[in-house]
Amino acid sequence: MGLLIDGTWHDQWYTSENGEFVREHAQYRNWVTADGQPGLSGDGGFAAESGRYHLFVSLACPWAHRTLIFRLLKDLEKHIGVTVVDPKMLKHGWTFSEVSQDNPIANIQYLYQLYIHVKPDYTGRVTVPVLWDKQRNMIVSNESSEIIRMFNSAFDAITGNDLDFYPEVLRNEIDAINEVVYRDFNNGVYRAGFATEQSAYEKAYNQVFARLDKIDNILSKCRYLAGDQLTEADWRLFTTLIRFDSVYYSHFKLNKQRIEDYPNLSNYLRALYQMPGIASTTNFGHIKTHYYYSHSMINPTRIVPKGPEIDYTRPHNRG
Ligand SMILES: N[C@@H](CCC(=O)N[C@@H](CS)C(=O)NCC(=O)O)C(=O)O
Repeated sequence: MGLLIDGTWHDQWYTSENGEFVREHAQYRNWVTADGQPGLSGDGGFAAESGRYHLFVSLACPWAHRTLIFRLLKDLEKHIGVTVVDPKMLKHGWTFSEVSQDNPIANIQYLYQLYIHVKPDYTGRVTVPVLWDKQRNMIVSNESSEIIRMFNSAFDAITGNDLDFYPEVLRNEIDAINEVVYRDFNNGVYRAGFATEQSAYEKAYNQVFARLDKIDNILSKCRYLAGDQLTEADWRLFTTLIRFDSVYYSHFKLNKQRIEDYPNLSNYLRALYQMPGIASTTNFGHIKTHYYYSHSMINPTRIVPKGPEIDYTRPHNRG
């Protein structure tokens, strides 16, 4: 695990402020749009086209998982290729274990090489997901929350799929849910797991479980987070929920209770998992191997636990 400083790779763990993990902002923020006009940030010139864009993901990563789910839900699999990195993120960071024919750049072994291909003096962390433009040979975006918005609508004319997970009328509500779910849960689990001081860990732990209690309560009254309709907010929650009992509960010391122990959340999680295709985007082998093996600072023996044995395909009560 490491980062690039002026284009040179350094193998180094996260730095923290008062024992608190602080996530770096993504640096590539261009948008693919239907007609190539600029999006909410960055430059224009990234028109939606079949076969032009490629995703680099880790199947372990909850942020990358969002993009795979949207690629599936929006019928983009034929139009956007994928390269999956090795689950073990070791001293060179994310690594390509096999040479994939789909990989748009020949002969690269490490994800950081893609970052310096675009910007030889890049400084920052090298993260997945990455949305790559094969035509212009550059990174469009490395921010998952924006990649899923692009996937939600930019390619609709190509795919004919106009399912909308960010509908105009629910946008304010979805944005408000995303903000607190990101702060307390999606990123909260990392703030607990990567804390290097007791107080930072306990603060994050309390936030995680307070948020889970609130969400479980919402789900006792509503089918989905924003009401009756399945939205982006649910998928953003899902990718952290599905990793919780296998990894965050033990590896990140979030052991107050499991998602399985929440009456509404556990059923909701199974309902989402059982939606067509979603199980195929979820790889518990990569998830467990990545966290337990790569974070030797947290788990120096690198032993990957065998359990838990949870059957996410068993029935749920969510209609
Ligand atoms: N803001 C980014 C965060 C992505 C991110 O942090 N990905 C993790 C994997 S789960 C990563 O690649 N970490 C490598 C590192 O920080 O060195 C997004 O949501 O796309």
